[in-house]
Amino acid sequence: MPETIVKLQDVAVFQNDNLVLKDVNLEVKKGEFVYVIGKTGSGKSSFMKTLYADIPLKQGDASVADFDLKQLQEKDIPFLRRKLGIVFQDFKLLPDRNVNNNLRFVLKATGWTDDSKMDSKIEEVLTKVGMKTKGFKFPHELSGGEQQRIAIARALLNDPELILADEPTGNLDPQTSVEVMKVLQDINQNGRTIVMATHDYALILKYPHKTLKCDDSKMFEVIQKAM
Ligand SMILES: Nc1ncnc2c1ncn2[C@@H]1O[C@H](COP(=O)(O)OP(=O)(O)OP(=O)(O)O)[C@@H](O)[C@H]1O
Repeated sequence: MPETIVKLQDVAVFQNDNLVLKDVNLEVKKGEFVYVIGKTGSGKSSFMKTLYADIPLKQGDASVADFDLKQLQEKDIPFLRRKLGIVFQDFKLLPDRNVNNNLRFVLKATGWTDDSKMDSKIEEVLTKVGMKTKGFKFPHELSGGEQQRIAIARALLNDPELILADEPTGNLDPQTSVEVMKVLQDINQNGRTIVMATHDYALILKYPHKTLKCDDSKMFEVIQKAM
C-alpha cells in the first residue's frame, strides 16, 4: 500500500472568518498527481495555502507529510515547508542574484553548509528541469517558462515529499505551459507526489489525472467528461 501523503477529514477552509470550503475529505497517496480545479474565487488557492500552513486549520483534521496541521505551531511551519516544494504562478525568484545563487540561498536557509554538496545538488535539480547550462543567468535573462523551470528546480532542492503547484502555468502561453507540464509529469513519474491547482483544462485533457473540483464551497472528485 502506498503511504498517505495528505489526509483531510471534514476540513473547513477559511479566509479570515469567511468560510471558503467545507466538508473537505481527501486522501493523496505517495506518487499520485492530483489536479484542483474550479472557477475563480472558488477556493483553490485557499485550499493549497491550508496544505502549506499559510492559512491555519481551524476545523477538521488534516495531516500533510506526517505533520498534524491541527497541532501545528508557528515554530513547526519551517519544518513542514522543508518537506514541501511549493511552486507559484509568478515564479518568485529573487531578481538580484543568478539562478545558482537563488538555489544556493534556499539550501543555506534550510541548513546546508558544504559547498561541494550544494554545487552537486544544484546541478542535479537543474538537470532534472533541463536547465543545467543556465545557472549563471539572472531571472530577467530567462523566459517565463525557463523561470518556472527554475522555480520547479528550487522546489526539488530538499527532496520534498509533496509538491504543491498553484497555477504553475497561469502566466505562460499554451506551448510553454505544455513544456513546463512535461517537467512536472517527469518528476511525478519518478515517484514524486504532486497537487496542482489550475484553470487550464487543455492541460488536464492532455495529461489526465485525478481531479478535484471546488464549487459552491465544496470540493469533490470529478471524472473528465463531467468537468
Ligand atoms: N487574503 C484574503 N482575505 C480575505 N478573503 C480572501 C483572501 N484571499 C482570497 N479570499 C477570498 O476567498 C475566496 C477564495 O479565494 P481563492 O483565492 O482561494 O480562490 P481561487 O479559486 O484560488 O481563485 P483564482 O482562480 O482567482 O486564484 C474568494 O471569495 C476570495 O475573495
